[in-house]
Amino acid sequence: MMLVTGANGQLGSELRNLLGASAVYIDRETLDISDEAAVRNYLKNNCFDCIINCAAYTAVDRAEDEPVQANAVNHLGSLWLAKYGKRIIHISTDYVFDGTSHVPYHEEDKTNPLSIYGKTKLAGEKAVLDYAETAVVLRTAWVYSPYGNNFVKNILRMGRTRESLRVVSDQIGSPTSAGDLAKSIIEILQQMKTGKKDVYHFTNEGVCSWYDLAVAVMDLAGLSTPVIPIESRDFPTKAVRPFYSVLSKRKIKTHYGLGIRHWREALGEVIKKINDKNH
Ligand SMILES: NC(=O)C1=CN([C@@H]2O[C@H](COP(=O)(O)OP(=O)(O)OC[C@H]3O[C@@H](n4cnc5c(N)ncnc54)[C@H](OP(=O)(O)O)[C@@H]3O)[C@@H](O)[C@H]2O)C=CC1
Ligand SMILES: Cc1cn([C@H]2C[C@H](O)[C@@H](COP(=O)(O)OP(=O)(O)O[C@H]3O[C@@H](C)C(=O)[C@@H](O)[C@H]3O)O2)c(=O)[nH]c1=O
Repeated sequence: MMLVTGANGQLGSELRNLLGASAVYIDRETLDISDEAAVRNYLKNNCFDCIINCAAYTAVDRAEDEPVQANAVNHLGSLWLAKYGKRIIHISTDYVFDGTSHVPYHEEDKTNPLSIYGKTKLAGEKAVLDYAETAVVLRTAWVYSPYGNNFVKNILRMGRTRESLRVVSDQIGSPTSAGDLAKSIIEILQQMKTGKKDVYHFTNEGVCSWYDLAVAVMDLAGLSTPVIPIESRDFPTKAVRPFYSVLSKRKIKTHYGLGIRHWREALGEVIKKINDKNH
């Protein structure tokens, strides 16, 4: 039996769709992962083959004002799960990199997070690798889905209500469907080797800017709201984001034999699901 934390979030919801009755799904109400005693007791009383840790503090800008809270979840929560759970798939982020590269980041490349969110996620990765007996740390990026809060849903909403949108075109990355990410996790689960601890990257194929992504969202949703490309300095945010955070997927494709589709194909499918849900 698997344990999925953060079960009501984007990735947790997609995992529930795929894993069904073969996992137990918990959110903060059942178990606050930042509470060491609660995690220890819960994992002492319930035995799981593997924990898939999708719980996280993901509000990137708010984390700048709440570093303690973000650290409690992203760093310490991950540590407790790894320490008391032993076998874990832990999700991390492209924001552990500073974005100064011009070629896709490999797993062993130097990290240098620019934001509190990125720093606390990096601390979580390290804790998982230190404390778990068996671990896969899976970094991903720019995740969206029909569930929860994400850039794609925000852009869709704004596209329907505003006359035009302004979106940064100087931050480059790879959008990732939470559903495709969930499928890659199932593949990893089936092949995980006891006693091994390793880091992998997974996103959908292809690269784009947030502006390109917003344009694609409008296009695929059949909306004609103009999207205006702007520079990051014209869209000030509390947290600094990397200008370039493309992740190389060579390792996960080689080790796990994954086939990964282009972000635009995945996006079309998700936008259709979001529209079907709204009608
Ligand atoms: N979203 C993205 O673009 C990206 C996400 N990631 C990583 O992928 C993983 C999944 O992200 P995603 O599904 O988008 O995240 P979501 O924000 O959609 O879901 C996270 C879930 O974690 C729960 N949670 C927060 N704090 C706690 C806590 N103390 N104890 C238990 N549960 C808690 C939240 O519950 P509540 O709603 O009650 O707060 C929420 O349901 C995370 O590790 C994230 O860092 C990586 C790259 C990109
Ligand atoms: C909504 C909006 C955002 N932006 C900019 C702000 C920012 O620089 C960029 C991305 O916007 P967001 O703040 O929605 O996305 P952000 O919260 O930074 O997304 C990140 O979330 C965390 C959890 C991750 O791990 C990352 O991989 C990444 O997905 O787009 C615009 O230019 N115009 C807009 O209308």
